[in-house]
Amino acid sequence: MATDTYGTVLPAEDAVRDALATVNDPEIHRPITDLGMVKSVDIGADGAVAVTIYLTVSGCPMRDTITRTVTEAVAAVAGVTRVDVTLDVMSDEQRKDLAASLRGGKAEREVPFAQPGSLTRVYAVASGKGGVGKSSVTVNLAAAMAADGLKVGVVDADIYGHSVPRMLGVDGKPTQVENMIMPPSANGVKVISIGMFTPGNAPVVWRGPMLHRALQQFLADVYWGDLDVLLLDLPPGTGDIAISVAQLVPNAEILVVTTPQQAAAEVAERAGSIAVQTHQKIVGVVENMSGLPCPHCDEMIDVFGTGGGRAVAEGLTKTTGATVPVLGAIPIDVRLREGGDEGKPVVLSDPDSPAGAALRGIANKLGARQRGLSGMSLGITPRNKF
Ligand SMILES: Nc1ncnc2c1ncn2[C@@H]1O[C@H](COP(=O)(O)OP(=O)(O)OP(=O)(O)O)[C@@H](O)[C@H]1O
Repeated sequence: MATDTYGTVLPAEDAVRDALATVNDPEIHRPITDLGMVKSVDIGADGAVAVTIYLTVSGCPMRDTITRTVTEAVAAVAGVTRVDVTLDVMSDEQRKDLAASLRGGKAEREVPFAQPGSLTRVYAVASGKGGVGKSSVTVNLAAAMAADGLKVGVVDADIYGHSVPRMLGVDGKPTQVENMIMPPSANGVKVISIGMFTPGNAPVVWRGPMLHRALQQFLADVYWGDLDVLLLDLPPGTGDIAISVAQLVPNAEILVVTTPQQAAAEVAERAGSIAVQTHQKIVGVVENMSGLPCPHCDEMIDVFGTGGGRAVAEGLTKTTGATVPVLGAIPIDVRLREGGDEGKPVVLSDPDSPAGAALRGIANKLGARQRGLSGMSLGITPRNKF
């Protein structure tokens, strides 16, 4: 053990590096030591430690977080009297190396979730009409699954109403390492949204090919890491994006959101039945805004009628020939709306409220399903016993 002339224990460089290995990059979620972000470690005779960290890009929005977490980790090492963190920026060469290692040596432009070995379950959340609560359902399912310990990502592909970042409390912008996009995260959910790439609140007026390209980028160029579940919030209706999803991630399963209203249910069924043409599986139907509990007597007031979820599930079962279940019904709940406005999903802020409990129940069903081994070749050939 190194000591100074007065016999005081000096911090060991190995111990400082071990401490640095506990610091994750806040966007990539991997140790900074694995990412080549530690440029140097110098230990002074007085126990002061100077650490220089490479940021992936200059002006990195995470610079303060990185400085703080590095300081805290190193300060906890025995013998450290002071920590000085200096920030540097990676060279183009270093960034290229990092992007290549994150891609795991794979070629660019591959959608990892569409690869035969992918274990990520992909759910495309669709609705017929707008405003039925598709985004609210998406963010709450994502937050509930993340709270259950799953690794979850959300692609907000709802070009007209990209509200996912606000509803999840994500206010960061994605940073870019070479041509890899680092998704910001909140409440344990990684998020990428079309709204993050448009100035201010400008409407997105992209059409087919542009949208396809954007979605492909979101799926292939974003560093998602190893996800258990990826949720795609689609725009309402049966538009181009649904076709693009089918082409880019054919194994994505469709989750249909409807209200109990018959008119809404008919449109939702139409949106769901696109799965027949694209040969995708419909995982189930979620009925949202299923009655309002009377604040005085708890009796249910059927604001939007009843039976929409069941009607859609039965209709889709008939059209697809496969059983499509109703996965749950979520009542109207002011707390759900407030949670969305405040960036705190109701499954976290009020998990036992009727809406919170219903959403957690659905998340449980979707999260508990086996990681996507179905349809995968196990690479073994059955042999006769003898
Ligand atoms: N169960 C519910 N109880 C109370 N408010 C709800 C409920 N579900 C959704 N809302 C509210 O209804 C509004 C519309 O919901 P949301 O944005 O999730 O719908 P959407 O189907 O994604 O809409 P679009 O696709 O048009 O963007 C939001 O203000 C949301 O907070």
